[in-house]
Amino acid sequence: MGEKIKVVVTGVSGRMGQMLVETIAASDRVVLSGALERSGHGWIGRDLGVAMGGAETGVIVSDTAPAVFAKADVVIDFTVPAATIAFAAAAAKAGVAHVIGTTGMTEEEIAQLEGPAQQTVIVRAGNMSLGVNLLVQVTKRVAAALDEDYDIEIVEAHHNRKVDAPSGTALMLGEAAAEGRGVALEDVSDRARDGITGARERGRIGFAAIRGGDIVGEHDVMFAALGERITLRHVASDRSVFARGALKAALWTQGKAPGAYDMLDVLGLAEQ
Ligand SMILES: NC(=O)C1=CN([C@@H]2O[C@H](COP(=O)(O)OP(=O)(O)OC[C@H]3O[C@@H](n4cnc5c(N)ncnc54)[C@H](OP(=O)(O)O)[C@@H]3O)[C@@H](O)[C@H]2O)C=CC1
Ligand SMILES: O=C(O)C1=N[C@H](C(=O)O)C[C@H](O)C1
Repeated sequence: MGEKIKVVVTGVSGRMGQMLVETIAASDRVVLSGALERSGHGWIGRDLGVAMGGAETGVIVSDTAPAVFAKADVVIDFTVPAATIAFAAAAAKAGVAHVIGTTGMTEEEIAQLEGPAQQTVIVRAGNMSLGVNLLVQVTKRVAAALDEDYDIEIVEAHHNRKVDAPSGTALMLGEAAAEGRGVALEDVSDRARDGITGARERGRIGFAAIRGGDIVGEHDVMFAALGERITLRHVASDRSVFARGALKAALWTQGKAPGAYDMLDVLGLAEQ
């Protein structure tokens, strides 16, 4: 067994941050070398294990990315768009790979990752699970096989703390459906319906978002026509599926050339 890959987790007190810490602790291929939270957070300066309610780990939670990145091989980042952009610049400067799970980024924010991706490896995906990434490929193929007699609707459900809609996964599935149909998603997407909307327009791709309780993440892609309906569904029942995917991505980055990649690259599902 070679040396362990040194991983930093950002947003370490968050739902995904804590799940990542547990997943890293259970792995014999990676080690947690640093943990970041936003300035002013109550965990800054504390031992991470103790802050999480367990035993000491020797990792002190910090708000200073450059110093923490300097001692790492890869950063795993599930935070908020503004923080992710700042982390991308710092990771590129430090020469460490950056695995991004953060969703809700605008096109302008995504464009700000292009510079850092010229200097380091960036893997970004709205969903790190194998199942969803397979569903992306299947959605593209089904959309390519069916014509516009089949109305495409994407329905997602998440917990009541989620701040962005549609989910990153729903947008990935929408992009795949649009690509399968040979259209640009931005030209055909219907993201809000309220009041007298008029009848559904042929060829549109609709999105609907449900928020409630502790739902981890559920996505349906519906192809509805006269007399029949196909529904492709993914249900995540445990956040560990995203953390394991992120760890797989972190390991995959090692030795790769700088560039912008996604989970299809990591999982070997990208079409040539
Ligand atoms: N790609 C995927 O597979 C998945 C993606 N996600 C996405 O990951 C993101 C996080 O989700 P989740 O863990 O549920 O959200 P949480 O709100 O639980 O966690 C986000 C964490 O980031 C922290 N944070 C905010 N700003 C900074 C900063 N500048 N520096 C360091 N930390 C910061 C927050 O701190 P504070 O709360 O104090 O502000 C919080 O602890 C979301 O965009 C979500 O959609 C989630 C699951 C899977
Ligand atoms: O915020 C979440 O929780 C999740 N976010 C991702 C998304 O926006 O699709 C992935 C997963 O569904 C959980």
